Amino acid sequence: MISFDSAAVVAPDGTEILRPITLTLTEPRVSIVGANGSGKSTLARLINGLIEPTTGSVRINDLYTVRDGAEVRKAVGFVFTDPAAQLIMPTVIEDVELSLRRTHKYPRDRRTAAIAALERFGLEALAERSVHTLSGGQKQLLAIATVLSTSPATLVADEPTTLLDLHNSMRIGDLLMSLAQQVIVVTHDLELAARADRTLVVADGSIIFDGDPAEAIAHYRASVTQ
Ligand SMILES: Nc1ncnc2c1ncn2[C@@H]1O[C@H](COP(=O)(O)OP(=O)(O)OP(=O)(O)O)[C@@H](O)[C@H]1O
Repeated sequence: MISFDSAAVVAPDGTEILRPITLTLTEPRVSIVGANGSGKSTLARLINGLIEPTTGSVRINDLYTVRDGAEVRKAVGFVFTDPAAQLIMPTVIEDVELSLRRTHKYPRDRRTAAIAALERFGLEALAERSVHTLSGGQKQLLAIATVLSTSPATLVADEPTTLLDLHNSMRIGDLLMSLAQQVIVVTHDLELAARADRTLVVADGSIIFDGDPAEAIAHYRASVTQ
């Protein structure tokens, strides 16, 4: 369960990036939509402590993102729009192994777990490839496989399909919707957003609609055409 209690983010220059938000997210799939610069990424980053609230608090069950940062980051995996931001090792398998270094102490166990993570997403044939040679879709799948290899309870994905073609965005969308984890997805892909259980519409640092995805998207469309 993710809880925001009057959580607000103010930039160092005093700009209000996110106005105080109080809500609880228990649904398996939550989508977040809204215009560029409305505050979606800031909201998503609050969930795993990448951004700390200036006032108020954010909790994952009993863990506070500020007080319990390390535990929160174990519980909440984060997938970035551009997988290059999180794929840093020379080869595919080394990248997965890097994320397993805390949970698997011995190199042999790490290798076994990394191979299993790649197999789960049909990436095992790419294990020894340089991450730079992968296609955009393969990179995004690998980024998700890497994050999920540590078994976080919650996955936050910030525009995970933005750089992908139709086939790959459908593939990533299907994957996100089929995971056992709670998934919070920030997206401009309204078809993907519509597949959630609950949708938040963000505008100018506030949540202007919170509820049924179809109604939320209609509200978002109406707010754009006004
Ligand atoms: N450190 C900062 N100082 C000042 N303004 C900031 C800072 N960080 C973010 N902002 C501003 O806060 C607003 C919200 O940014 P955020 O990245 O959350 O938007 P977003 O809805 O995810 O946008 P997009 O869809 O374009 O990714 C933007 O106007 C951004 O420029």
